[in-house]
Amino acid sequence: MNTLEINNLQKKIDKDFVLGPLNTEIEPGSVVALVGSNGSGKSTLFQMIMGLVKHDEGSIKVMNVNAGEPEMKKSTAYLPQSLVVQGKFTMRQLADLNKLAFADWSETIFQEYVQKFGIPLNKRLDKMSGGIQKKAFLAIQLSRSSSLLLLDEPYAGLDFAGQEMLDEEIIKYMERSENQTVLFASHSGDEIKRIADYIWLVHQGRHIGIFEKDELQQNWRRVWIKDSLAIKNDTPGLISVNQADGSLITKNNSQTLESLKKKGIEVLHTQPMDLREILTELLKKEEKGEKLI
Ligand SMILES: Nc1ncnc2c1ncn2[C@@H]1O[C@H](COP(=O)(O)OP(=O)(O)OP(=O)(O)O)[C@@H](O)[C@H]1O
Repeated sequence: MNTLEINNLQKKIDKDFVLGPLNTEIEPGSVVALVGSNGSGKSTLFQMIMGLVKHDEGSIKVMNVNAGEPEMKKSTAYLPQSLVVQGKFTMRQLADLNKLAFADWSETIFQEYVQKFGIPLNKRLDKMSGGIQKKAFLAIQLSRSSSLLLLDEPYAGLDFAGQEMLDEEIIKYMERSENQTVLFASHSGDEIKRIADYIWLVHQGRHIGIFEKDELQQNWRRVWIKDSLAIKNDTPGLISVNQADGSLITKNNSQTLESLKKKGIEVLHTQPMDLREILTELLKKEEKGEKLI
């Protein structure tokens, strides 16, 4: 059974922006980074998964249960991007509310996080710094035994130590059982590189694809050639050619090199690409309307 299944999901946000159609299947045991430019609909998608925002068409299922249903909320923990809503509570009050709402609440785990993250229990959340607030809400979400953890830009605003802690906590969350899944929105190539298995790329509300991170890093290369004018558009794996510096970008290094060799085109040098560069190239392709998969 998939952890998350989204079929033909659509939501009209305003007259200029329709989110979707989005389709995806996320298997248990994966850490997936949701990546897309500002305003692509990532936060709205999280809210729709939680049933906080209604979708117009299609379906969202978490472990076969429809979005927003009580059973689904029990299995899913969610850290929103904006934390202001519950700001008037103290950490202790918010923890007590969660303790009442969720039978799987663990006070022992919660106390461990309070110590570890250094969160004051009796201070109002909206009086805490942004980073401490984020740690507080993370502590609340991690104190339950959910199977799906939705994190909307969890690293934003965390100091270096906090980022390292969050890496560790995501790894520990995944180790709780083989059915754990994390979906997190991010704009940082470094975080994605450190922690994600898959990258779910969206652009202006549209689904571009789900890519295996290691596969992208292994197969994408920048290649400098002696005669870049000889490169034909049908070269296998070719993404783009930069005539100015005589290089090309390929999404399938071995196929491209084999084809260049057959055609007698001399390769001067190849270089691995940074994940951020790869994702930027994928987005550029999408903007030009050129399909990649
Ligand atoms: N409360 C709201 N009312 C009206 N429109 C909204 C609301 N929240 C978001 N939108 C619109 O929905 C679209 C998607 O916004 P959303 O916040 O989901 O994108 P995002 O990918 O999370 O962006 P970012 O990376 O900047 O956080 C945008 O066009 C935004 O203007």
